[in-house]
Amino acid sequence: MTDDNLLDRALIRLEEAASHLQIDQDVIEKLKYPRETTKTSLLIRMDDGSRKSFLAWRCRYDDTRGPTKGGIRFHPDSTIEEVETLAFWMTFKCAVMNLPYGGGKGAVRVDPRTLSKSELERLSRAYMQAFARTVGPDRDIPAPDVYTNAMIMGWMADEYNQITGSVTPAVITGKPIALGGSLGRNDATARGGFYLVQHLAAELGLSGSRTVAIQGFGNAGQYFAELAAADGNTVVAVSDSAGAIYKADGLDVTKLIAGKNSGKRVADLAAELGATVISADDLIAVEADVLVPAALEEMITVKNAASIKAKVVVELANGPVTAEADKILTEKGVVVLPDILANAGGVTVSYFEWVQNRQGFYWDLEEIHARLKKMMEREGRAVWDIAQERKVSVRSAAYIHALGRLSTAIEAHGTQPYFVG
Ligand SMILES: NC(=O)c1ccc[n+]([C@@H]2O[C@H](COP(=O)([O-])OP(=O)(O)OC[C@H]3O[C@@H](n4cnc5c(N)ncnc54)[C@H](O)[C@@H]3O)[C@@H](O)[C@H]2O)c1
Repeated sequence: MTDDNLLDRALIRLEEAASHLQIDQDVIEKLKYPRETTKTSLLIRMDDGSRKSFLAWRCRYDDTRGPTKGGIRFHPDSTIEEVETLAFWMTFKCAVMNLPYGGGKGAVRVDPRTLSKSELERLSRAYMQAFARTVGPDRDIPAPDVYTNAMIMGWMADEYNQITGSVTPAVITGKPIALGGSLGRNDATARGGFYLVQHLAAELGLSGSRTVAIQGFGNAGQYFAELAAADGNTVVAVSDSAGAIYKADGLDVTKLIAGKNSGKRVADLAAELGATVISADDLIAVEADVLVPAALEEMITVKNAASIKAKVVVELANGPVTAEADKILTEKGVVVLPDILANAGGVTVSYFEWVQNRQGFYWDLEEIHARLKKMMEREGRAVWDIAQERKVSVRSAAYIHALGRLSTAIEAHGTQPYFVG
């Protein structure tokens, strides 16, 4: 995460997709750089009266297809490169799903676990004060990401409303239901990935009950475990930042989630669940049909990709597999359902939230699930078909699918910069 070349490495995927399409070089040039990234320092009062500052960013990577959309991450290792790379991925994710959005992302370099609740609220409000002119329901729409949640989105929405003297719920998504949040947002990322796997199960050789290993047991990982177990699959291994546990005949997911929610780490639950403690690194090498990276970027690299035994990798995390590791997995015949498709359920339900906020009419959970399923299946099928027709990986197909939409939109904007330049 701290490597300066994360964006350069992400752009390899853009160049690769472009090589399959007849695209104007200007389009590629435009997509290689963010439209704008704002950096600031948030100075907040700590509970003991001292003052402390935290670096913060907001990137609007590309807004050709609509207002920029992307989460805000609170993490001690966040960097500008990470923010811009995540915003680049959001640009492609929104295009894959045909959402009327461009891509954005934000972050604060902070370990939120070291802050009290009131310090966290002051920091969240300070973020919105700093970026109130960057965001907006028709400009840039944030959402939660790693170590941010509905409560933080609620504080930020409230701050925006105070600054603008309006009530504008559509400025931010992933809000508490009481403030205009959507039903079904909590598990949307996992559910979208789950619908995708179900839809392509036959093509992926996954008919019948499957075994699943999940790296990262936070929001995305826990909900995926729950959905997979409820569907008759066996969750054999899970990990968090402190370690991993394995049980060949399946972990009790309900107990696991309850234990995690009580503040324990997964390794602390091994005895209670009759599981074996393994190292976090060993999780990706366990015997399982499906491996679900749901932690952070670049966890599967040249160093460990060869050890993967799963048939299918479902990228709920953003960028968990490096380009070099991708090649190894392709050679091994492992199918990777890529992040910009597999974890797009989150931004899709965020889009539903924004639509509901703007129309002032709210859908029930059934309608949210039905709409999400339809969109995951429609775009998942389109991507799968491109992969088969062009004999490329599913990741390349997803980029080709997105880049086709982006280039059509960029070209449709015309050549205005040529005249003003
Ligand atoms: N939540 C969403 O709606 C959403 C949407 C799209 C993509 N994502 C992506 O999914 C990933 C996870 O997001 P989340 O919202 O679930 O975050 P989260 O903070 O709820 O969970 C992250 C989990 O990863 C674990 N982790 C950290 N380092 C690890 C390591 N080295 N090994 C194993 N586990 C490790 C943490 O302990 C935590 O359990 C991120 O890449 C995020 O960008 C999330």
